[in-house]
This record gives sequence, C-alpha cells and structure tokens, in this order.
Amino acid sequence: MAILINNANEVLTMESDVKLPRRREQMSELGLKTEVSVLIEGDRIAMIAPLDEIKQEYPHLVGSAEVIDARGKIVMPGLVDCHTHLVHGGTREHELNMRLAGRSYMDIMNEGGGIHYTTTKTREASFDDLYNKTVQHLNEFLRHGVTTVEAKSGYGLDLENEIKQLYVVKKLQEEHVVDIVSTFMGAHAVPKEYKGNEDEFVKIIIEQMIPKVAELGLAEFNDVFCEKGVFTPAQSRLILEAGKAYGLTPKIHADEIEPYEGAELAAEVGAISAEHLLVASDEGIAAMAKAGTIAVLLPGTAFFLRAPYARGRLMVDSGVPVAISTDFNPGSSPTISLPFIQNLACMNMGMTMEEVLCATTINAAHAIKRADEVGTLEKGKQADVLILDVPNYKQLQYFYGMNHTDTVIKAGDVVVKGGSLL
Ligand SMILES: N=CN[C@@H](CCC(=O)O)C(=O)O
Ligand SMILES: [Zn+2]
Repeated sequence: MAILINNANEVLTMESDVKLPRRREQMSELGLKTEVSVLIEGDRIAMIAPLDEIKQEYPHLVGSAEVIDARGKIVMPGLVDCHTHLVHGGTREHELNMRLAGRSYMDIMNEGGGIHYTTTKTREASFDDLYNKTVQHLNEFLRHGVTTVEAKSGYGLDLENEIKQLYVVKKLQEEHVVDIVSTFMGAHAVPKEYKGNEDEFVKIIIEQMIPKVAELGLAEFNDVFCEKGVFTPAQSRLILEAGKAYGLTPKIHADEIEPYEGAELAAEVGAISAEHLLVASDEGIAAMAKAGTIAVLLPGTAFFLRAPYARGRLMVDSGVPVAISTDFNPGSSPTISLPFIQNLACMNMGMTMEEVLCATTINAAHAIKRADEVGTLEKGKQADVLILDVPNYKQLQYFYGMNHTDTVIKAGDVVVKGGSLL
C-alpha cells in the first residue's frame, strides 16, 4: 500500500545533518521544502521530492498509490509527546477551586490529595477500566497529531499496582496504533502508608520494584520526582543508580516547585533528560548543557499551577537541547493538546515558532530514544505524517489554542481524516 501526498504549501521534513539532540540554532532547522510530494510505501517514507522525480523513481508505486491532495495545507512529522502520566484512575477537577483560592499543589498533596488521590483511584480501578480510559486518551492524542507518547507509571506506588499500570501500557503497545514508550516511576510519591518511613519505601523501589520491572521488560526508563517533601537528591540518586544497574535509563522530575539541584543531579547521573525545570539554577542549566542532558519543558504545568515558567529561552541559548511536552496527568496538566503546549512555549518561555516544532518532534524523539524511527520525515523512517490545515507553519502558533490537525498518517495508515478519527 502506498500513499502520495501532493500539492502541500510547505513540507517541514525537520531533516538536518545533526544526528544528536539539537541545540541552539540547530533547533531552527525545519528542512522546509515547497513544491515537493511525499511518497509513503508500506509503513516507511519512500521519497520526498518534486512529483516528476518521484514518478521517475517509483512509476509503479505512484500509479497505484492513494493520492491525498494537501493543497493549502502543510505537512510535517507526527508529534512526539515525551512526558506523560498516561495511565491513571479518576480526575481531579475538585482541586481546581482549592488552588484558585490559594491552596498550593504541594499542600493539597501533603494533606492526602493530589498524587495520593489519583493513587487511590488507580489502585481501585480494574485493569480493564484503566485500559479503556487510556484508549480514549490515546485517541485524543492522535486527533491532536501526536503519534508517539511516553507513559510513566507512578500512581500504583506498590508493586502490584505499578505492574498493573505498566501492563496496561504493554497491552496498548501491542494493540493501539500510537507508539508508546514506557517509563517506570515508582518514585512518583511516598505513599501514605510509608509517611515517616520514607527510606523504607526507597528500599522497596530499589530492591523489589526495579528488579521486577526489569525482569518483566516493562520499562525502558526510570524516573523520580526529586522535590522537597517527596524524594531528596540523595534518595533520587540511589533510585536512579539502581535503575541503571538494571538497564533502565534515568529521567528525573527536577526543580519543579522549589530549586533542589535536580538539574545538577540529572547531569551527574547521566540522565537522558531532566523534566520541568521551572526553577532550575544557572549552575544546573550549565551542567546540563555540558552533559548534553535534554531539558523536557512542560509549560502546561506552569500554566495550570500558575507557577513561573521554565527559562526556555536561556536554556536554548545556553546550548541545552530542549524538548517540550504536555505532562498530561490529572493534577498539574490535564491536557492532551500538544499544539496548545507549543503556543505556551512561544508566548511564555520565549521560544521561537521554529524551535517549538523541533522541541515537539525530533528533540522529543531523542528524549525517549526514538530519533532513529520518528521525529523527521526522511527516507526509510516510519511514516508518521501530519497534514495540518494551515497555509504556513507560522499560523500554528498564530491561531493559538486550536487543533489544526486535518490528517494523521500513522506508520503508513490514514488514522485521522478531516480532523476525525477513522
Ligand atoms: N510533579 C509530579 N508529577 C506530575 C503531576 C502528578 C499529579 O499531580 O498527579 C507532574 O509531572 O507534573
Ligand atoms: Zn510528570
């Protein structure tokens, strides 16, 4: 089966000679082409070139291909959402008025709400409940042009329920068209039953949970919420080093609410990424630039918690490779709209219209080790392709808060057409 996309106003291939996570001006390379067509063969990109050249190279394929007319529209790679808490029970709209009245996110959590509330709901939920709820979320991601997502556990907080969450991800990896990359995050919070006995819970994560998750092959990454009142840098270091010993690549929720030298720790342990970084220090940013740690910035969280935004402009200018993501979760960022997150990154973190596209495609793919497969439109890569109903890419940030996704092609199959899921 072949697909030929013709007449697009712009094709953003996001291609570059740079094969590492992109930094500084590399983040502005869109690989923008006009007057080219895109040929897809099976689940792969076959060729991006003027139609005449494609016809010469692939006469039979062009003859039999399904033709999509993208006149007046743009084409780009499927979006990659590299930080989500995808699988969870319940919702937390009841916390919103509390926060609007001035109660802090951490106070609500320390009083037993927040992550603890969602943990209770996730523990209570059956496997099927979680599976069916997550399918709805993944379908919404697709409608917003997201074709690859990372998914963290961390609302089970005991072995049985962490494994339950991770098995939901595993089943969806097999059954849902969206590609899902799994992260173990048993260190998302200290469960209520271990309050005052935090080191004991750290021991359980290290000695029981990490070995089991690794043995079952349920995750590639190991994440920890390093935050005052949650896990200390010392505890976080132990958990991340333990994961490394079992082949799990470290990630870290760092410097979200209070500065805690999380960025520095990420650089020190060789984490692939440090995430949030709302209040990361100058030293931490410099350490990340030196180590090549990817900053995964989550402006939806700053928006929804009414907190200061991460210093995205400074990070790009300092040579940190930057990705951005929704942080989709029921507490601090209940949105699936990665396009809106791009808008926030432009308006509130000083990133350019070009940089946010890099940050939600190829740099996000790097943050979850999928840059060889997705994040750009290049011959041989997986055919995850968007057709967006705007005449040029600048309108993606100009007409903000809107979903411009018209067509989504996932691994060579049309899965969204005219904005609707097929
Ligand atoms: N900050 C820690 N974890 C999530 C929020 C989880 C929740 O509130 O349920 C985050 O990345 O924002
Ligand atoms: Zn998170």
